[in-house]
Parts: sequence; C-alpha cells; structure tokens
Amino acid sequence: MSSHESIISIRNVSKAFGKQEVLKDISLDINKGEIFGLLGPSGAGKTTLVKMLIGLEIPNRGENFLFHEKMPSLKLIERVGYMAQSDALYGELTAKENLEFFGSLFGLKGKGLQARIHEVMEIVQLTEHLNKAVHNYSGGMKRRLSLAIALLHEPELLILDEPTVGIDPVLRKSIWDAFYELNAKGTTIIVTTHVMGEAEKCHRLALLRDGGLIAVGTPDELKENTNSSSIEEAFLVYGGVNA
Ligand SMILES: Nc1ncnc2c1ncn2[C@@H]1O[C@H](COP(=O)(O)OP(=O)(O)OP(=O)(O)O)[C@@H](O)[C@H]1O
Repeated sequence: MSSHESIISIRNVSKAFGKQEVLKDISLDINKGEIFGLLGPSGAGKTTLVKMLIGLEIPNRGENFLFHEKMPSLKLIERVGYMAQSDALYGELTAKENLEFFGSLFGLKGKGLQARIHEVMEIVQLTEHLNKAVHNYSGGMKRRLSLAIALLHEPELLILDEPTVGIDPVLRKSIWDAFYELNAKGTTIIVTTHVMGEAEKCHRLALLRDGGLIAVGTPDELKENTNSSSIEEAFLVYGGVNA
C-alpha cells in the first residue's frame, strides 16, 4: 500500500522538559499508505513524538513536517484523526451526542453526519450503545468511542496513541481488521504501542528507547537483522541487552 511519498518528515528533532531530554536527535520519514508503529516501553517518548507530529509539542531542536508543511500548522488538522492516550469525552452526554459535537467541529452535519456516525459505531462495535451516556461506558468502550471520533471525518492520516489498551483480544483483532480495511482504502495509520504482538501487525516499525530511535524497519527486517525470532528479542538486541 505504501507509495514511498513521505507525508511525515522528522529532521534531527530533540525535545526536553526541563533538564530531562525526552526525544534525542530523531530523524524519520513515514510514507503515505503505511501502517507505521512506534514501539517502546513506557516513558520512551512515544506520546511526545506523536504530539509533535501534529504540532501539539514543539521541538527544542530540529524540525518536523506534515504533508510537506512545517509544523506546527493549524490548517492541516482536518486531514488528521488523532486519538490521544486519555479519552477526551463528555461523560454526561451520550455517545451519539459526543459524535455529533465532534462531527460539527469538522463541519459535518445533517444526514451525512448521521450516516457517518452509524458507520464508525459499526466499526468499533458500539452501535447498540449509541444512546447510552458515556459515564456508563467501560474503559474499553471509551477507547473504542474515541477511536470512532477519530475516524468520523474520514481523515487521510490517523494517529492513534495506544488505541487498543484495555480492549480484549477478540475486539482488538476486529479493530485491527478495521485498520487494514481503512488502510486498503488509502488511509495512512500511525500507532504507538508497547505490545509486541501489535507491533508485528505494522508494515514498518520504529523502536524507541529512552528518547532515542534505536532501529527502523519492517518487522521481518528487524528480526532478520538481529537473528531474532520475535520483535521482543530484536528490541533487546538493538537496545544492547543480550536476549
Ligand atoms: N509535559 C511534560 N512535562 C514534563 N515531562 C513530560 C511531559 N510530557 C512527558 N514528559 C516526560 O517525558 C517522558 C516521555 O513521556 P511520553 O509520554 O512521551 O512516553 P511514552 O513512551 O508515550 O510512555 P507511555 O507508553 O507510558 O505513554 C516521560 O519521562 C514523561 O514523564
């Protein structure tokens, strides 16, 4: 699916919070049509990096581009669906009302919006809970609703920060099936994860540790280059730890 047209370009980016350097001289290109995974342990800098991609964090050094435009730039936001790690939902409102609110922010309305609401709720398998107040949703249901919101305006780029945390394996599989379907229609997808099995599902991966990029490649390349039988083992080898 990947076209080798770079839609994200990160050039020697570093970021510090106070004295803590959270991203260290990262350079990376992500191509149109990829399912690209950012894999790393908790605190590695994944969230900081994805926020930077869409202009929510600004680097101290280096620069990053989205659709060839230097970030931060507000005008690109409609082309991106972003699902943050913590759910930004209105608990008092029903799922439908949440979707209507976020849809209206993207200029969706009327029958088109209602049809789209039904489509995205089908994808995340929440249709029967459409009229339930969100404070009655479980953690996994909230994650799925957040995903539905990110999909609502049919963005060409989806950036998903740990999209399947708290979601059971059966539903996780069906959500990944939905990612592949969207990807087949041309959507580029970036996911952060610390789940190795999930990383295997990506076309390409960047391994992050302590704010540094330790390797980039397809899951097979990463395993072959390190003589590893799993991504977990490859990660340890790249990280300088004997597997
Ligand atoms: N706004 C901030 N102010 C200060 N420190 C921050 C801020 N945001 C992140 N950090 C620190 O930066 C480091 C990287 O955090 P980040 O959330 O990017 O990691 P992560 O790989 O996404 O981790 P997780 O998988 O746990 O979400 C952590 O040590 C975190 O405490």
